[in-house]
Amino acid sequence: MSFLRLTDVTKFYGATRAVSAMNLTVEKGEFVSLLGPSGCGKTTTLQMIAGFEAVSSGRIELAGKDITHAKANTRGLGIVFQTYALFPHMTVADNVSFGLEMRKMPKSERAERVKQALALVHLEAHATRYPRELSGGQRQRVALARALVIEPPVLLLDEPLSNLDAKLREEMQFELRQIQRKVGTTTVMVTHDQSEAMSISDRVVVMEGGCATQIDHPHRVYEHPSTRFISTFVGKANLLNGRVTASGARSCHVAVGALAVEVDDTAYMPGDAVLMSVRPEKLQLVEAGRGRLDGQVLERFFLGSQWLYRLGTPAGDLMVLSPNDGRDALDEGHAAGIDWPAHCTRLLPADEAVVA
Ligand SMILES: Nc1ncnc2c1ncn2[C@@H]1O[C@H](COP(=O)(O)OP(=O)(O)OP(=O)(O)O)[C@@H](O)[C@H]1O
Repeated sequence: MSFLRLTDVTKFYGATRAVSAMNLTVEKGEFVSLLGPSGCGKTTTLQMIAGFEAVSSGRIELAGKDITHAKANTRGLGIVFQTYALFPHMTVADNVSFGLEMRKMPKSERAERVKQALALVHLEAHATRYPRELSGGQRQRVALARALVIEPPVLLLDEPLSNLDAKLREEMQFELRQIQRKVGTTTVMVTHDQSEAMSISDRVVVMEGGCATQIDHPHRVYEHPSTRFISTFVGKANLLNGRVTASGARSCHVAVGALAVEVDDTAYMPGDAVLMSVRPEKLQLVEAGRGRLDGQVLERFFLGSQWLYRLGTPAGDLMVLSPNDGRDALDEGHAAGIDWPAHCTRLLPADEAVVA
C-alpha cells in the first residue's frame, strides 16, 4: 500500500485551475520530485499535501488515513522552503529545538535529538551560532535539521536549494540525497531544475499546465519522454518532422525527407505524422558519407568536457554533443557524417500542441 496517495486532487483559485485531477502515489522512504516550469502547479500541489491550501476536489491519504481536510498542524509534516525562514534571534540549536518544544518534549530528550539532527547535517560545531553567522548552505542545512528533528512521516521541500549558487547547489543536492537515504524519510520536493530532479529523485512527476503528464524514474523520463514538451524540458532533443511509411509487429519505418529510419515503436500507423527525437549526445560525428545523414558544421561551442556542434543537414539543423577527447574540434564549414544507434530514436505525435 502506498504511503502518500493523491487521488484526483484538483485546485481552483477562482476560475484558474492550478492543479487538475492529480493522481500520485508515493511509497514509504521514496524521494519524489514535482518538476515543471513556472506556474504549472507544483507549489500548489505541495501546499495541498502540507494542508496550507484546501483542495477543491479529490482526496489525500497518508498512511491509509484520509487527511484531505485535516489541519496543517495535525499532519505533522516536515517542511523546508526556498527561504530558510529561521528565527534570527535564536541560535542554531534553538531553531532546531523549536518544533520539539512545541510538542512539549522534555528538555533532556530534546537536547539529544537536536544533537543528532545537527550531526546529520554536519553542523554540530555551529550549534551556538546565530543564523546571520552562517552561509546560505549552512542555513539551509539548519532548516533541514529543523524539519527532520520532529521525525515527520513526510518531508516536503519547496525549491530548497534555489537560493544557493551553482556549485553549492550541486554539493547540497548530493548531501540532501545522502541524508534522505540515511533517515529514510518519505520526501516530496518541488523544483523547476530538471538536473536537480533527475539526480536526487527515485521518481519524477513532470507537470505541465496543472497536469502530471509523466510520472516515472528519472532515467525513463529522460529516455522515453511522453510528450514533446518533456523531451525538450528534460535535457535537449533534436526534433525532426517525419511520416510513418510502414509499421510491423516490433518497429515502424519513418521517412524524414530523404532519410528513412526504422524505430522500435509500434504505436503509429502508416501515414501518421510524427516527430522523430534524438538526444544530441546520442549522435556521433563520422566521416562524410558514412553516417545516416551528411551535414556541415555551422557552429561549435566549447563546453569543457564536450563540444556542442550545430550541423546543417537536408533533414534540418541538428545539435551534436561530442566528448572532448583532447583532439582539435571540427572547424565551422567542415563536412561530416552523422550517425546514431537505432535504439536511441524516439517518436512523438507531430500534432501535439507545443507547451511553452
Ligand atoms: N494564491 C493564489 N491565488 C490565485 N492564483 C494562484 C495562487 N497561487 C497560485 N496561483 C496560480 O496557480 C497556478 C499554479 O501556481 P503554482 O505556484 O502552484 O505554480 P508553480 O509550478 O509552483 O510555479 P513556480 O515555479 O513559479 O513557483 C499559477 O497560474 C498561479 O498564478
